[in-house]
Amino acid sequence: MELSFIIFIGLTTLLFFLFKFATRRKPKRKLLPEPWGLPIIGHMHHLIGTLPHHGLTNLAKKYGSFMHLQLGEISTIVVSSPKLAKEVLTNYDLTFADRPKNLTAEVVVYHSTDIVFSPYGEYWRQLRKLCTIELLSAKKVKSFHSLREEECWNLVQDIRSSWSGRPIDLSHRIFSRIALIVSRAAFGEGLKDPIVFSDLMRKTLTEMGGFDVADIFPSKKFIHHLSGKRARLAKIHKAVDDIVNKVFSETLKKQCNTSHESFLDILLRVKDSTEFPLTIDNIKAVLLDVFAAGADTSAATLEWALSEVIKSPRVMEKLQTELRKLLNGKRKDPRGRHPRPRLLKPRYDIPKKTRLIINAFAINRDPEYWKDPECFIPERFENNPTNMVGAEYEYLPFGAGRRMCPGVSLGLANVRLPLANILYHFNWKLPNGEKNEDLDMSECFGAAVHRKYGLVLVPISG
Ligand code: HEM
Repeated sequence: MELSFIIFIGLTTLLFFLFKFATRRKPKRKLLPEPWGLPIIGHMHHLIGTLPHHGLTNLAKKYGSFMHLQLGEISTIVVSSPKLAKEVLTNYDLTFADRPKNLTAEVVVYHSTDIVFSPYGEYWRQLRKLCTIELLSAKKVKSFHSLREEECWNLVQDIRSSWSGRPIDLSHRIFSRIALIVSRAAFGEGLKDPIVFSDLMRKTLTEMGGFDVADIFPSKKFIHHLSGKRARLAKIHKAVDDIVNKVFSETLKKQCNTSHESFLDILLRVKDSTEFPLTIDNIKAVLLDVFAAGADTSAATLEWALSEVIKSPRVMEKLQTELRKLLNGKRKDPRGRHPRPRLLKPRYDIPKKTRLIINAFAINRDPEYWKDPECFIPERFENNPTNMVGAEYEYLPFGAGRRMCPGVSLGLANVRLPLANILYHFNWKLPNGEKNEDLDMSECFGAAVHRKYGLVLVPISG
């Protein structure tokens, strides 16, 4: 985004001065507060050089928790308070349940026929129903338990085998292991290199960020080509499609074991049913969601949860003592909690074509609802029945309303077990004698927010 964007801004600013006196527009009636804007790019320059969720949060501090932004061609409303999020997501959920067109989803995700990007309507409803009764049902999530245990055990062995007092890149190990767990749930044993596939999905998610030139000028097709985005996306799509085609042909040759159905087995089984007729491309799109929406989010949540725990020796010691007392030599699935949300996917429309962004990052830190919002205090959830949607919408790690995440149970299960294993079996310290409290928490942006620098730590005996 950066270089092409800076050139683009330079050109538009120049154009602005050239056309400033030639074209005079009548001032528009501003219905909502907004920052000062430039012609063509609107308010986009306010988000340059900052991560979008921080940029939007800073703007909200100045212009309020209900503000308007013109991002290129896109008129956008940004909601940054629990109260307004509740209002919008309960009273106007239907109005906002649609998704805007997204170039990445169009090119990579089979013309947006997945769950995340399909428009609100019958097809989307059918996919959500399929999630509820088949793919992401409690029974199905439970059926993956032994798979999760096996992969967690492999993760522990993997860390043990590299146990030499030297630092290890825990982020890399977490991402690989979550990719394996998700790959086995999605494709059975069919995907030969889950890490490569997962990397492709990560690239896709980075392209999906939604704030680069091609995204804010959806109607200007030449920009999609000039910026190189369309070509990049086509390349990713080809690589993804080749891999998925191989898995499909292998799977179709085999007799499916119905007691251990993967998501692919299930989708092939229901493909021709009259209730859920799906094309092969529809199935591929849904499986990409499982990776894109299911793996990256879980891995990022796990990575941030661990970062917070490690940065706070008090919490780490408390958690480890609890875990070790509770498990007493056994391996089980204890709970961990501190998901790391960001911006919920844009939805539309009031007035027509206006997008809505719920800034969950700002909402989950609203000082009116949270004491010391920037501090990691897991005890704030003790004896407090805050659900995955806070009663006042002050806690939205999985979104809310019709478009809320359908993978909550699977996501939590995929985060909790590895987190517990990593903390149960090992103690952790920072390399080079650095204090745990000094752990760098810089972020970088994709569809999920990741650590900017990998979590490099030294495992010590637990
Ligand atoms: C800790 C892990 C996870 C987190 C934090 C998370 C979070 C979210 C969030 C914030 C949304 C957007 C809701 C909105 O736009 O209002 C979402 C949507 C979605 N998530 Fe998750 N998710 C996780 C795991 C999963 C898993 C494991 C799956 C499936 C295998 C999944 C599938 C989806 C899908 C398909 C959507 C789009 C729903 C729709 O548009 O109808 N997620 N998730």
